[in-house]
Amino acid sequence: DGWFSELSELWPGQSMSLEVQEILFNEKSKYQNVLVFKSKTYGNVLVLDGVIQCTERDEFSYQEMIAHIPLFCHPNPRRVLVIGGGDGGVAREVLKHEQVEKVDMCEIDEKVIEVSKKYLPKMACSFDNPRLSLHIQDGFDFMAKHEGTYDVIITDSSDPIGPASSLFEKRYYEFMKKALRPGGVLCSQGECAWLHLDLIKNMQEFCRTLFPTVSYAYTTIPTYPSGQIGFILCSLSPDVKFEEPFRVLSEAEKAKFDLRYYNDHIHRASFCLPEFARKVILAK
Ligand SMILES: NCCCN[C@H]1CC[C@H](NCCCN)CC1
Repeated sequence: DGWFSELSELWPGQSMSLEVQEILFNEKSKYQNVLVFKSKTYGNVLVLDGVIQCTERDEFSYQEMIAHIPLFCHPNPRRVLVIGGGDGGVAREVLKHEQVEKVDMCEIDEKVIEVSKKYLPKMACSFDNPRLSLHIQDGFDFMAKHEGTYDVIITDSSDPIGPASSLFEKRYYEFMKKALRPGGVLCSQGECAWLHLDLIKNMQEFCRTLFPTVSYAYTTIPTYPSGQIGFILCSLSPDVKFEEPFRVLSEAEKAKFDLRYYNDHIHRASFCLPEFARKVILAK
């Protein structure tokens, strides 16, 4: 067997490698190369255009944090939109919130959903949930037809190279702003301070021209470059304090959520940034 190494111009001079046990799928979709392999120690791994999207062993960190940070910051999230997220992990987490009446999910690449159902069953477990409505289409078009509809919008994207690059631009945030209801909250995959501090700074700056409350949090995750990934949080409400969860689960509720990463302590801690990042990202 061999090794898979994640090489990208987005993280020059470094590479994360995983030992491969078996290649399970490797084809070009309409948009990108889709690879799934069984790794020696991280379970099945989904790779798009050579970039690791998720592994069975550590996906819970990213999927729980990108979903529960915004959802626990909203008083009563009933309508949720997920842009991207074709592996199904984010939808799985969102649907744990019983007050969520409907999740719309816009994934542009049907092949990702297909391979996730087959090779990532613990992530793709919610596609038949009656509260989930799946749309194989571009998020911009979908949002243009759903103004003032969502309490929470989660953008579970790949990176600003290839099909997802437009999701890192101001125009996309203008579309999300229109699609939110009053008091709405959004959370987007926000890259890594060790690798993309300038991109994060630029995004925080244009978000501040659109939203009264903007913040940044991050989680630790072994298989993303530099071992962590961040989240950009915006709210239409000036009163939201993202770093303090608005709602905290009781012990009984916690049991039902079956969480392995998210809790209210890590929620608060995830907004604490090291000085090199804080002074750039949170500088007004
Ligand atoms: N549902 C999870 C898959 C999409 N999110 C991933 C976030 C990280 C990204 N590379 C990390 C880039 C370096 N910060 C790949 C997609």
